[in-house]
Amino acid sequence: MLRMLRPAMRLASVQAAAAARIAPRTVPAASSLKALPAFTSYLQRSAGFHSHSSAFQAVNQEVVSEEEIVEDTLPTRFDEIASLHLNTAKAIKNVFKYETMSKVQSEVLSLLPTDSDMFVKAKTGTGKTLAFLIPALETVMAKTDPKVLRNGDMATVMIVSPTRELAQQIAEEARKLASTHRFNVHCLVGGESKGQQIRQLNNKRVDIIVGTPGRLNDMIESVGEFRRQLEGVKTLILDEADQLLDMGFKDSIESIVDSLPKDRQTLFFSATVSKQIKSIARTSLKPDFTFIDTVDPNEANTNLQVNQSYCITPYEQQLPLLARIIEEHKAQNPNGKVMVFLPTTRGTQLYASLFEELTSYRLFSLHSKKSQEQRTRTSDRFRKSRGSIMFTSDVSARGVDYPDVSLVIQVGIPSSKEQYIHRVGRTGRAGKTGEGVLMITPMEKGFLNVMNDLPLTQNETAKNIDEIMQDEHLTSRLEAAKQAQDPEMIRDAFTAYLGYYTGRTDVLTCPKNDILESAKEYIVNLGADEPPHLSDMFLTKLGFNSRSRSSSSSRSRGGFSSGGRDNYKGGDRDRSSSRYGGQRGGYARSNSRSNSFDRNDRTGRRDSRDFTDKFFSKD
Ligand SMILES: Nc1ncnc2c1ncn2[C@@H]1O[C@H](COP(=O)(O)OP(=O)(O)OP(=O)(O)O)[C@@H](O)[C@H]1O
Repeated sequence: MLRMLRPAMRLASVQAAAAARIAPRTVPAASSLKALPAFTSYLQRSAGFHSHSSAFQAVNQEVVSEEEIVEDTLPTRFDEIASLHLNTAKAIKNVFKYETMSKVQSEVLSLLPTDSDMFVKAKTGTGKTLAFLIPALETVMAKTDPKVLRNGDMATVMIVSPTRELAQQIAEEARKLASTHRFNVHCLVGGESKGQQIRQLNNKRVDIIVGTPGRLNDMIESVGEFRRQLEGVKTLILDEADQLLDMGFKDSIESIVDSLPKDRQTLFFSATVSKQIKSIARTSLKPDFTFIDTVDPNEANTNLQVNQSYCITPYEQQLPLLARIIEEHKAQNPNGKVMVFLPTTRGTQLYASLFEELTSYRLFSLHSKKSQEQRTRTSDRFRKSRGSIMFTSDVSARGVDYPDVSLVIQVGIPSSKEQYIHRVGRTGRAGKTGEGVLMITPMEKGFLNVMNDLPLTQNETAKNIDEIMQDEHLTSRLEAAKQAQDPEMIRDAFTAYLGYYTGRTDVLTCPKNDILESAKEYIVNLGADEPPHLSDMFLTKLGFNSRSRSSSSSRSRGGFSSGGRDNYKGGDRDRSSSRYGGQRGGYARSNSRSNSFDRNDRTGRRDSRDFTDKFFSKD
């Protein structure tokens, strides 16, 4: 039903909608954006951030359908949400200093006051955190006994996050928003002293709990007082709901849900929606939940202001190309940060170590082999730094908000298309521009089949690969960097590589023994004199049959060295990686299913009854 609209708002929205319609759908180079105000406004809108000035910049008047008007006449300013609690409004204005809302924020907050359950899908970096924190606090203020609020000895909000980094980041945002209410936020994540967390729960106010599933469950099972505190929870939020399930937290989530009062509001937030999440939503959300999808079904699930490209090169060319891409980007964006994602922890360590030798830029590396203290410190330093580079595994793939990341490079195929989307979402946040590059080898090109609805073009720098390979300054520095690497680290990266890629045969269209060949090329081009020895038992464990082995060893460069070691322990994907283990085989299929879900649904909010069938359709 069409909302009552003030005439000025209606005109602005018609103009804004017109701007969106006349704008081209391809992304121009960042440098040309300044010259195109209407286009820039379109990009900001596509990124999910409203811009008042942009809405009025567009002059083309067009007849816009009622449906478009409804979407565009949602409130755009926080002060239009009349029901907001005074303290919440104060925090937004004075602490965050925000005036306008992002698209997902206006979609969600325009429903206030409400305590209904919601499933919200919005692109990465579009302000989902505040979009769930604000309604949660509003529900708490409306539904909690004032005496309980005064005493502060019962938790009222529980937020579950897949990774420690994200939990800490959400806790920071929650502290800012709750500061005017004088509520306290506890962040319960693994890797930190449980005893200290319990002491703080006993000694300080308890209002908002943010945590990772493992530590939350541990506390629920072992701390009776914590179980009592949870009896006050009014709102449960699952952030990055998709990833929580991808990481195998289904059982943990179910037991967290069981320990909370039945009479509560539940909010699911995610940038992607998989089949698994639909199934858990069915059991955890009330049947009349509200579904909000802010992603236009005709639009890619990545931010349009991020220029995305791919390159397919053999390993011999990949490292020089990576160095050149970073170099060229840094020349144009000296203060922009670069994030380089690798599929395995060992690979992350090796690439970071190589680039330590190669560049003078400030370098960071982040992966699960670091202690929690080191991870937090690295994460903080990278956040505050300027113009630095981070080599990282998927611990940084989702939800983490590092300001000013201008380039995201993914070396090797990610664990899924969803993971690609989340990784590339570390740039182009809050409506800013950014660049994403996917670097793969011929063995991996089958992955592009599942990416064909994303706007990837061929990488421009890669077109100069012959010239890059002739760059003696670059290649000699690279050789020196390779020589400086610890042979054991290289061997570890090799076995991790095999563990990762043998689990990805669903998406690799090449014969399996190409993986073995490719692993050897990989390692030789990262500095190994020759590929490590692999025993028959080890190869059998990875599923290489004797025929493929003999053909691959006859083709191997220099053969296997003796005296090597098999240290494969099932790959070293970080826990945060998705679809590892039992689910790996289902990648391509489950992806295409979620695509069809994306395509079939219309953008915008709907009452769940209208589309529950489609949402939960058995596909
Ligand atoms: N209304 C707003 N105005 C300006 N900036 C905002 C607003 N809301 C959020 N931001 C900023 O936008 C950035 C992205 O926000 P946030 O991390 O909540 O996005 P997200 O959608 O949760 O991203 P992801 O999917 O990666 O988790 C943050 O730096 C945040 O501070």
